[in-house]
Amino acid sequence: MITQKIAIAGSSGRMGRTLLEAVTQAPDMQLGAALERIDSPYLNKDAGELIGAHCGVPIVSDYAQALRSCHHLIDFTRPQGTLAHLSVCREAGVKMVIGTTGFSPEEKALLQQAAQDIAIVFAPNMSVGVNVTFKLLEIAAKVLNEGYDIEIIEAHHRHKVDAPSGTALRMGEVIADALKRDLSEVAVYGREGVTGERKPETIGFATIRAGDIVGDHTAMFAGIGERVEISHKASSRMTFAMGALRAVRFLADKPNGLFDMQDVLGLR
Ligand SMILES: NC(=O)C1=CN([C@@H]2O[C@H](COP(=O)(O)OP(=O)(O)OC[C@H]3O[C@@H](n4cnc5c(N)ncnc54)[C@H](OP(=O)(O)O)[C@@H]3O)[C@@H](O)[C@H]2O)C=CC1
Ligand SMILES: O=C(O)C1=N[C@H](C(=O)O)C[C@H](O)C1
Repeated sequence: MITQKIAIAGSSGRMGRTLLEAVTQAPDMQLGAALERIDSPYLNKDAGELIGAHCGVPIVSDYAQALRSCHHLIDFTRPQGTLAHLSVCREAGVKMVIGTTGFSPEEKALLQQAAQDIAIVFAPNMSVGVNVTFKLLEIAAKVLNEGYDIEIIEAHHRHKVDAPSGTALRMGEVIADALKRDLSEVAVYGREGVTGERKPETIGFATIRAGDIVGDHTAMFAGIGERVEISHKASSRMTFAMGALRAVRFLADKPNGLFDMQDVLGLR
């Protein structure tokens, strides 16, 4: 078995800690580096302290230095951070698994460019369940293509900084593509005041931020006399981390290219 050496960006974050647990428990992976920002209070501490188990890997902030000895960087941080790490990975020939959400279209184009040189899996949701849900939405949208109003509702914990979630936006894209609509033309992000009647072709988004909700997503197709709701609810971040590990294994023999979890799971 070839052991993949993994670096984790934002290792003290919610996903960073979950990834530390997942990587240190994986039989085919070794934690090569745990990274944080230069002003992090966790610098130079043993990364294991973040998950209650010594692991002998210190938390460091020099990405270029740390990545020299790693095969992959798993990055669940913020767009600004991920894009800075992308340049370092491209330079060092290190593959990336990117779970960060909230990128602009221009920023996403930078990932595409870097993928000419390195292999990248980039997905707004790494859980198997959500990726199967995307397929279900495609089927539903193709059949419920007239007379059904489409609304996407997502709920997340109080600390989430971007809205709608990356997953909700991807749900919208999947549905819009199936209906041959352009999401940027038909999306309605929240409603307030006298909005007028709903336009039939629109896809609405509603966002809830509350407590410790890990991640709930529902796509509603509401017609006259019936409605279909397709929902996914995550109750543990480990589901995302396990998906990220599957992405690492998928990238092992890929020299370059931009992939998502549909590729990893063979759902394309
Ligand atoms: N694709 C998927 O399956 C999933 C995606 N996500 C996405 O992952 C991202 C992280 O989520 P979560 O773990 O909850 O967030 P947290 O805020 O808990 O953690 C983010 C981590 O990234 C670090 N960070 C933030 N900005 C930068 C930067 N500019 N440069 C370097 N490091 C930075 C933070 O450091 P500091 O504390 O110093 O700011 C922190 O360690 C979000 O975009 C979220 O939407 C989340 C779950 C699943
Ligand atoms: O920030 C989170 O927590 C999550 N973010 C992702 C998103 O924006 O879709 C995925 C998951 O729902 C958790």
